[in-house]
Amino acid sequence: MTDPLLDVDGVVAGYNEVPVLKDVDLHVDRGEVVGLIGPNGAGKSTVFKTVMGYLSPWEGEIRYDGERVGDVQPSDLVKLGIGYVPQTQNTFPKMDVMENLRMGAYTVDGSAFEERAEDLLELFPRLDERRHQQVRTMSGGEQKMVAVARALIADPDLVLFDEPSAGLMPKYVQQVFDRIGTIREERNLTFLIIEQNVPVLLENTDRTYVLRNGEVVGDGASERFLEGEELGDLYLGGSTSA
Ligand SMILES: Nc1ncnc2c1ncn2[C@@H]1O[C@H](COP(=O)(O)OP(=O)(O)OP(=O)(O)O)[C@@H](O)[C@H]1O
Repeated sequence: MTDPLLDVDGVVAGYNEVPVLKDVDLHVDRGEVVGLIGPNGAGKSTVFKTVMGYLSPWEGEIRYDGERVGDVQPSDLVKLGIGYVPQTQNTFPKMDVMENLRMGAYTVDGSAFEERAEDLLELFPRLDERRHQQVRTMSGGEQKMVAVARALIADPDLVLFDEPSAGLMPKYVQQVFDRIGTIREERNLTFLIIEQNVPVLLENTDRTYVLRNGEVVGDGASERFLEGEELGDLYLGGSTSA
């Protein structure tokens, strides 16, 4: 059996001595698109911040591609192949599209940048047409694409995406997930996605973890959660695993 691409093993972490993640176990295999859901304040974004090295695990281990990365700096994790699309402040709004891509490409040398950017913009035709538009003047959906493209320019294998639907009109949410699907197929990328829009998440992921109060209380094929009352029970207090 091969190692998971990302393995979060018994992680305890938090802020200012207050534990938020109490014992988090989750893994993502190469090529999977995995969801992370749970009530507000469950600790979902904290999982991402811990994986990305903004917080250090107090206990437990995080392994990326078999290597322990619990104390690796965020910029070095980008070099190792992890891309991160935070929920907010994920673009430089006063800069144009190309400048945003350059900011995301600090691990890429100058000559490779041009080629990488051209290649990437083929995936995002709307950005391609707006290369020199200031990001703050773009639509919410276009801005979200800039944030994704900025993470992809460093050529990650794994992308942590915190709430694709945040701030987007519902009609654009499926478009963002469609784009994730295309990127996954064309680039063989692996995704871990936090999302409040649970039905859309379940329709667009292979597996899902449910986090409540800093612990994984359920996981399984996303399809399985689409019907029945299991999810409601998990949000409210139950616990299952498949
Ligand atoms: N920088 C911080 N300092 C102190 N506490 C924090 C900080 N960031 C988050 N928290 C606390 O950690 C807990 C988990 O927050 P987190 O943002 O990880 O939850 P979440 O599941 O992503 O929530 P939401 O769905 O509302 O975005 C919350 O109680 C929150 O108040």
